Amino acid sequence: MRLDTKHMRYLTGDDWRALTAVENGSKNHEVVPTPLIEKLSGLRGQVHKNISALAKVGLIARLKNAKYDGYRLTYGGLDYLALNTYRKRKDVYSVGNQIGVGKESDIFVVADEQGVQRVLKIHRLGRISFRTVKANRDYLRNRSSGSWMYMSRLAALKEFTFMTALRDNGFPVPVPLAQSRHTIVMSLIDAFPMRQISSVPDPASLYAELIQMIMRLAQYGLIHGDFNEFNILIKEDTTKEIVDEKEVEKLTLTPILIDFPQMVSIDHANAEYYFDRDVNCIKRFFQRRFGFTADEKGPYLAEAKKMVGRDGAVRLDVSVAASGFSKKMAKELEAYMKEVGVDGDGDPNGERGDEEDDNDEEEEEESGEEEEGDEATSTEPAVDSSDIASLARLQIKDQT
Ligand SMILES: Nc1ncnc2c1ncn2[C@@H]1O[C@H](COP(=O)(O)OP(=O)(O)OP(=O)(O)O)[C@@H](O)[C@H]1O
Repeated sequence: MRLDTKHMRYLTGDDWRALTAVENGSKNHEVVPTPLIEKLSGLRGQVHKNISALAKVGLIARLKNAKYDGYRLTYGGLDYLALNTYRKRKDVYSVGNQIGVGKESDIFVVADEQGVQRVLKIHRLGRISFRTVKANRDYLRNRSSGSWMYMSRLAALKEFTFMTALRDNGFPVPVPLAQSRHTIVMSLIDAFPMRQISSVPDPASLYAELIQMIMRLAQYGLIHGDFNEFNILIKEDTTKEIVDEKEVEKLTLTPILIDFPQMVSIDHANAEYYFDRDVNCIKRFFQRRFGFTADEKGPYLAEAKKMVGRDGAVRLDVSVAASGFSKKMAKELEAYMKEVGVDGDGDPNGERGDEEDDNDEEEEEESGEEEEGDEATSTEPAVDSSDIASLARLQIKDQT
């Protein structure tokens, strides 16, 4: 799903109040009754005008088949509320090109008032599941209709909390800048995903660095759970050195971890499965892509467990629970992801959002609910992001 921000500037203060009222009403109501929107917004009779303005541009949708007349927030509406929060806090000033369509997210380049580019990641859980795992529809139906919105919020909160904890402990991750609802804002990394890189000068040292990162995560009580070429960006830096009185350029490659949807505690019941999968993903990729095979077997979970707490490392699996992403939330998110069949990029049966258009329409058709208001369908780039990734030295594979 794309992000069409062009209606933002035409919304009045009262439209925003009505939209916020629908959001608040959906905490307890699957379909928010019109009188409740009126009450929560404090707008009285004239709220109908605001409601139709919002429905017209697809920020809320009318449900005709419900027992009573009412509205639900669309993903577009939730996007606008998050963007409005960022706008007010001055985290985001303009929205630019879409740079990624993940399985469960959309990624955009945005900019702050000074024109500094950042990344906005919008979590959209449920998009794949509705297309591929029909059997799970009942499970989702029985929950409040906001469940994918709620789960997407949890996913954003999880990502922001872990990114903050990892960053604070010196891990190479983007700088987490802001979080609202189902979205986060982070720094833009000028680098390509490892899956787009066809050769590197020294695969052995890059491999060693990645294995070291897996072990360092273990030191802090964590297993990534989805450690692979999609979730690692390779940053290139050149430095000048004097060798034999001549200046030579030295190339350093730094892996940056950008995504951790399945991060689990090293004490997780399936720790071994996740740990081995992380290690094997990297092994397989290095073998296939760079023709590199490590001499050593492993590492194995038993070795990783010995690392926990070494050199005074704090257990981040424990501390994140205290700093916003609770154990209950972790359980809810994990159960949902399992239920809808999401098991990371390493999942051979998994589909990626960039391989096919998403199919939200199909879900709505089959649900038998007729809704008014079109979803957003076009983007309006405000930021020129053509200079995002410019690598001089590495060979880059086609994006296909
Ligand atoms: N901070 C960032 N800086 C630069 N590019 C980024 C950043 N975050 C994400 N990207 C780009 O967007 C793409 C998708 O990002 P990410 O892996 O976070 O999304 P995702 O929905 O979790 O994807 P998937 O689940 O399919 O791996 C990345 O491959 C990368 O090219």
